[in-house]
Amino acid sequence: MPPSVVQDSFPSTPGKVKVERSSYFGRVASRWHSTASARLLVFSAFLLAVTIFICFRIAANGFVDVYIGGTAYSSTNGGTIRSAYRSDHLWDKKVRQSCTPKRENGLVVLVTGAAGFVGSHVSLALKKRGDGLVGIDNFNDYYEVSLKRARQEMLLKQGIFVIEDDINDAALWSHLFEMVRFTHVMHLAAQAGVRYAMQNPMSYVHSNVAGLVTLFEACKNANPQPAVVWASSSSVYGLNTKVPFSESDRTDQPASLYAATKKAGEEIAHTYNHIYGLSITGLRFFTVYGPWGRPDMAYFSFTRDILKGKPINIYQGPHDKDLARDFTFIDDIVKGCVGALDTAGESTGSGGKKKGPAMLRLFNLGNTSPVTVPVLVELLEKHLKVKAVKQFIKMPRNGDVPFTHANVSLAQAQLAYKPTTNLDTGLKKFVTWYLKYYNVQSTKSTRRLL
Ligand SMILES: O=C(O)[C@H]1O[C@H](OP(=O)(O)OP(=O)(O)OC[C@H]2O[C@@H](n3ccc(=O)[nH]c3=O)[C@H](O)[C@@H]2O)[C@H](O)[C@@H](O)[C@H]1O
Repeated sequence: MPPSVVQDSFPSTPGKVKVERSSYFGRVASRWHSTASARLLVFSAFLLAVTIFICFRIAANGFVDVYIGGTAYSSTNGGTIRSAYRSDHLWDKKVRQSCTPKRENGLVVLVTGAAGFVGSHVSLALKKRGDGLVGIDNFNDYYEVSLKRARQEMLLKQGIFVIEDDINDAALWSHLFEMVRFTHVMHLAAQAGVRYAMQNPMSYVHSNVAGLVTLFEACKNANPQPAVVWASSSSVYGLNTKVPFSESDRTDQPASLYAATKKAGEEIAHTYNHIYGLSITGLRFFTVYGPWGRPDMAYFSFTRDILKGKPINIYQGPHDKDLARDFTFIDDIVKGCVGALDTAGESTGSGGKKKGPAMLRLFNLGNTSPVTVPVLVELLEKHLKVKAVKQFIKMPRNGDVPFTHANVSLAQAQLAYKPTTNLDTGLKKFVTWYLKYYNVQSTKSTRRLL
């Protein structure tokens, strides 16, 4: 045995076994103690370093993210969010593959709300022309989740990966922006629906205000900063009576909380453009409809109820005046979105610092020809070949506006936007999709003919 081991294992003086034994245990105890102290010291130093790092990140960015077992946790100044996504080698690979453009100088786009109505259509259009993109969607149950999953499936078949997470997850953003150099963000995730704001007001604040700020924070911190195109709404015109609605008209009289949060988004966009040099384009969508649409919207829920033989409520304004909307077909909206991405100037900042003035734009994307709700119902009856059971009722005080009508000359001039689908043609396409998707048999026994 080497001397050191002998010395350490046995008492040095025979006959003093007890004393020596106690001294042996004393030495072991003292060594254990000093090892524990050293460990404690190292651990304390580690904790101190982590705390300093977290404080630094919160002070700098307003958020911090921590990874535990592949799952990220975002600590924002307003609370902690458990990331729904789990980053691992396979996940990172799917993101990178999905984001790789298939054409020269193709865009690299992050599409929020990708499993949504407009998001899924825009994603397919970008993929089709060879851009790289990855989607994100929280798959909430505001309307049937199975429809969102079906859209996700459709995107996956085209090689588009949709991350399942909430736009308030700052940890996801920082991870994604470190992984991929996004040229653009197409922000379509939102709490939609005008009347639902009466039931669940905080969901509008969560998605349309807090979520937007979380996203802008990530974009302004990114290096390079992407250009952002995002969905505002025709509802910002609120009680405006000047027709058609132009971008320069007043938008300070929102009639619903939904409209107010979209208007807030436009002001927040101004701030991030002004301070950080983010290039931002807001698109005011006018009642978008079409295949793969939103079941909460009137044209969709009317279709479902007409086919079931259930009565539909047709709202009317003061003096029994019909309500009207500038219904806009999804394919026209997609062209407007892609036009906005293609013409967006680059952001000028980097790493949270502005380097010069950046582009800030707002466009109406409408159809320019409003149609009343009773005419919408007539067209549905025609394409469904079923008579509706109509109940005309006074418009409830729930945030609705009497009419919308877009002036799109600005979008026409700058985005080459030109709507080409009238409501009749668009509804025909919607009905064809609806009957197929829900497997509605077009036989006399299942559909009452007019
Ligand atoms: O452009 C927008 O910014 C918004 O467009 C859409 O809102 P709206 O124009 O209100 O569409 P939608 O609900 O289909 O009601 C259509 C018409 O049917 C009437 N309507 C509605 C329901 C009903 O039961 N009866 C009825 O008459 C109703 O009074 C209205 O006149 C989006 O949902 C919204 O997310 C936002 O994007």
